[in-house]
Amino acid sequence: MIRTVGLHKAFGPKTVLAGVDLAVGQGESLCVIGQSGTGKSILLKCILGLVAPDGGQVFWQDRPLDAATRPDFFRRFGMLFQGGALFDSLTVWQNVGFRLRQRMPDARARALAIEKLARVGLGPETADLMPAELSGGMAKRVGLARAIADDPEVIFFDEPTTGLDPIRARRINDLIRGIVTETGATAITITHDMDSVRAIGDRVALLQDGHIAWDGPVAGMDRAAPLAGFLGRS
Ligand SMILES: Nc1ncnc2c1ncn2[C@@H]1O[C@H](COP(=O)(O)OP(=O)(O)OP(=O)(O)O)[C@@H](O)[C@H]1O
Repeated sequence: MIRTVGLHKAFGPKTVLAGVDLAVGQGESLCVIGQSGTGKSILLKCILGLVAPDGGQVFWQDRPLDAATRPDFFRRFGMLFQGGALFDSLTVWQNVGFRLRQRMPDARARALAIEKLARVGLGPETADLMPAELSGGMAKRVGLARAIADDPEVIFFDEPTTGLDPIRARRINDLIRGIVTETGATAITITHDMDSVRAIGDRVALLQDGHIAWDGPVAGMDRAAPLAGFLGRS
């Protein structure tokens, strides 16, 4: 469904992506892991068109993602940003219903936003709170509700458990897995957190030295030699 072919990106003399070939199928949940600074965020930004690669191409449903196809893609994707990235001046329901409000009356957008808030375990009393009034875990849930508000076909999760304690992180991982399974959405998760990989992923890809150094099922990652260093084994 989404495929990168030979993605290349350098900043001055520093090559970050040196030919990244990666594919995620319809309804599949792929986690991309890698040490800090290996280029996971740059890869995500190249897929989203926020950073222009120096070479290579991104395909969505076998069509190149470019200026002509990206608007359609943008209507069909959702994203949970690292840290939530809620709009401070909007209430919780306005954040969740941000896209919905562009094409429906507020009353309907609010009702749908409250449905999505319920899906992530937040009651209607949270709808009129401001982001500053939320705990870190609640903000993450609101970000998740916003990511799924428009019933996306593809969802990107950028470091979904960053800043959460282990119990809250586990709840968010379980919530994400449940949502991905029940919606049948294609999911791409960028993470350092191997608990997230085990909970969320069907497949895992290791980004290292600008390439995908290993790519395989999550169930097989403990036996994969290239992952040994990353998993902290000798
Ligand atoms: N605009 C930029 N100009 C120069 N270098 C950049 C720029 N953006 C990213 N880089 C460099 O590209 C490399 C990859 O960055 P990236 O943020 O993708 O890493 P990451 O794997 O997501 O790291 P982390 O897990 O710490 O978020 C880093 O060395 C970073 O310094």
